[in-house]
Amino acid sequence: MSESPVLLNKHEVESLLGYDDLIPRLESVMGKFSKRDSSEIIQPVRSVVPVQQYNGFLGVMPAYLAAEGILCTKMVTFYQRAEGSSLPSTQATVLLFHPERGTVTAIMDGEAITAKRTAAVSAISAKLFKPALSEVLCILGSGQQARSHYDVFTKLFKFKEVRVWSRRKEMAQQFVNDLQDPVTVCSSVKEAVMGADVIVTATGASQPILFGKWVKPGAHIAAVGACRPDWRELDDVLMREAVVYVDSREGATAESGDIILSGAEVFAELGEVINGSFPAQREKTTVFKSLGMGIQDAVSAKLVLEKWNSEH
Ligand SMILES: NC(=O)C1=CN([C@@H]2O[C@H](COP(=O)(O)OP(=O)(O)OC[C@H]3O[C@@H](n4cnc5c(N)ncnc54)[C@H](O)[C@@H]3O)[C@@H](O)[C@H]2O)C=CC1
Ligand SMILES: O=C(O)C1=NCCCC1
Repeated sequence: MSESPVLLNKHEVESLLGYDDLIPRLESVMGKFSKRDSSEIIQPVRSVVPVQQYNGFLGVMPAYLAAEGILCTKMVTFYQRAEGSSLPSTQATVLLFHPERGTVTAIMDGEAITAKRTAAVSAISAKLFKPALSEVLCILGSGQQARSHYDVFTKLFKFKEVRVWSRRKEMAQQFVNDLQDPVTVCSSVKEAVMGADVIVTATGASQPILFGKWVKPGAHIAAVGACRPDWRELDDVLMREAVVYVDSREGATAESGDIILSGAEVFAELGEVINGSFPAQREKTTVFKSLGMGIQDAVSAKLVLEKWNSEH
């Protein structure tokens, strides 16, 4: 009889998954992915089932990493919620399988994984693309991704000022109240982004909220929201003037409204820069368009299970 899978809830996953271990694994897997060696990594573009009636979708994100012995899938829902809803917009579960036997070895919460791995990948983009002198960080949005991005960006980099904007100012104020360090609450996107060196867009917007005319030349934008082909966070001017990097070319071409609708050219994948096959154009305005990938969930879940095993 096969063993029962390990079951891990959000709190357990959160405490087992640390950025110091996660970041190098993400760098390594993103680099490997960009080599497109199917004997190493198989990761189809996410399957998406729209649930239009309720403004949501279900995404299924499988991945197989042969050398690491990881077979994994995440199931994730994203629902555009009314402000202040008690339900999270992004909810997820991750399953790990024994690659040889096909047996499920672990079932774990995917909300913490999604929050941390997305922020960690954005931080990797910032490490490569942000201007050499980066003093001002601006975060647009005040939800789960905004918080994980705040945590890892302020852990890895030193900023003189951090600003936050949210659709409702009281949500931005609430975000700031939960933090130890001072953060400026801004009343408009324009006020928040003017002069910022690093901008994170982590909203549920489906129309552009960030306009190129406001962005300081040379700034780096980690664009995390707008993950449907007809959703936007960034305007055409910004998309066309910036050097655009993505996590996966296939994912970006299938899912990113900012890329598809602006007609912007993708310069390189993050993994291609990590591998040294494309340069990091730090001196230019750069956009990292993130859609999220199954391989990121897979290495995160494996790390969580390893930590759990080492403690039990
Ligand atoms: N790239 C990736 O790997 C991932 C991307 N996402 C995306 O990141 C975004 C944020 O996700 P969560 O933080 O989980 O959601 P959340 O619901 O916790 O936060 C969303 C934030 O966006 C704001 N917002 C919602 N609609 C807006 C609009 N029309 N205009 C301006 N602001 C608006 C809300 O006020 C809130 O501050 C979503 O678009 C989600 O799809 C989520 C997970 C992974
Ligand atoms: O990568 C993910 O996980 C997600 N990406 C886009 C929005 C839903 C979750």
